[in-house]
Amino acid sequence: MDKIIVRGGKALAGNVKVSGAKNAVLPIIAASILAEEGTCVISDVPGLDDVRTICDLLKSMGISLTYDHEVLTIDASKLTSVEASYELVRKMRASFLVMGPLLARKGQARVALPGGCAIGTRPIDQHLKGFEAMGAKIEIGQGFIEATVEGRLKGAKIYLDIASVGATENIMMAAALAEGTTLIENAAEEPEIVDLANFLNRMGAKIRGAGTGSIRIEGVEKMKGCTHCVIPDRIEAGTFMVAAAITGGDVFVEGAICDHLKSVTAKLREMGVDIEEQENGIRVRRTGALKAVDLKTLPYPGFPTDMQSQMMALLLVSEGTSIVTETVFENRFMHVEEFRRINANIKIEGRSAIVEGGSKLTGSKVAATDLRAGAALVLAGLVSEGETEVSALHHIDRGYVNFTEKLLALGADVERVVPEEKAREKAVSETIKVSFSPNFA
Ligand SMILES: CC(=O)N[C@H]1[C@@H](OP(=O)(O)OP(=O)(O)OC[C@H]2O[C@@H](n3ccc(=O)[nH]c3=O)[C@H](O)[C@@H]2O)O[C@H](CO)[C@@H](O)[C@@H]1O
Ligand SMILES: C=C(OP(=O)(O)O)C(=O)O
Repeated sequence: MDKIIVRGGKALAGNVKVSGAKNAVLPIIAASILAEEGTCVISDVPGLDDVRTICDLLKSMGISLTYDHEVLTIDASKLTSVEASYELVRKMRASFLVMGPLLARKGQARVALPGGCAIGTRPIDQHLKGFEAMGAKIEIGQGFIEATVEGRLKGAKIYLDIASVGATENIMMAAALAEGTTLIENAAEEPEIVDLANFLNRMGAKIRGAGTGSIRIEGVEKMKGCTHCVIPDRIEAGTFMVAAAITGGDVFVEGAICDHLKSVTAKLREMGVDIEEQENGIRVRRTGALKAVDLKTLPYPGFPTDMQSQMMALLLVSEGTSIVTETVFENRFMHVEEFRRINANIKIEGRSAIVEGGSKLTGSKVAATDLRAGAALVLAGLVSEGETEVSALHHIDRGYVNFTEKLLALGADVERVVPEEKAREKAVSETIKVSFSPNFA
């Protein structure tokens, strides 16, 4: 098993470039299923495990894909299957995002039940409610969800009980090819939804209002390929902003979009971190002590749940007591147990964690419990005494491109230890990071 070993004590300095956003590119790749003709050429596609998984899924449906230097080319004209297997959906919940496009284009879809995961039960009732409102029949059995519709889906008014990111995306993709107009109310407003809507509009869809709570989609009869560049990953950017702050460093996070990171920037400033917003990125510096702050995760534009564990790492080295409240997922404090292994003083009370700052963190063996928790443990390791050894790196590889290399370039004392056998395999297929085709093998 791979491990990341971090030796604390180095202040990070320099420039780090943010990769394309995982949470934007996954729905965009799913949306390419809607193109009956032409190819989709998508650039700034991060070479992440999750990207490989969704590409494998599309390939299993007869779609052809090539990936070269972060450009993904997809030809979905020959779509031969409408099934998403358990093996691939189990690896990554976002696989469920193929249901809307398949249903809209083929009138049927059969997708394995995504099930729960470490951060919560994560139901999909809002996705299904949207499809049903558009005329689909849903059946659940033998571990699969099967959706069918006679003819085309019909536009509908859909009020989401929860402003779900995935449900907004799935319904928006389905509605793009439906007959008539769909209105999604209480829609999620995340920047990734705007990026997906821009991509769909380039394919010929007619979507207005993405980025607000009310999205209007006028269905079209046909969609085609297009070119698109994925937005920078605001969570990866936020993670490096915390890396600068926690180590008392000075880092320019290149490509970070200030507008997407307002809630993170505001909290860091409240803690005493110096943030300079520039046109092509954000400079983060910290010289003085950090102040404790309270924070609550909320749907965008509130504080992102995907930054909660990284901020908790930062609060561990602040002065005073902070209260972190998680309102988006019901079980996203798994990292607390791991933080305790490095001497963190955190108490959980219901949906809040009481974080006592100022304990001396001491390196230990810890395991990533989800991808952000993995990153947060590495961040804590940057300021822990001695060596922190982080395992279960498959979580980190889902969502961070070259995480260790990027930290190393900023001066961190960090290394990824790969078992000998795997190192040999890696040497043979060294091109994997820039060019793999068609199944990223
Ligand atoms: C691939 C991707 O983009 N993942 C992001 C997406 O996940 P995802 O799209 O799964 O998150 P949602 O916004 O759907 O989930 C938010 C909350 O709504 C609940 N819910 C959701 C759908 C539904 O039908 N019923 C229901 O009850 C979930 O259990 C959760 O408690 O948004 C999350 C919230 O910002 C992020 O943490 C994830 O990184
Ligand atoms: C929870 C996350 O992703 P996913 O929804 O893909 O599990 C995340 O990116 O932090």
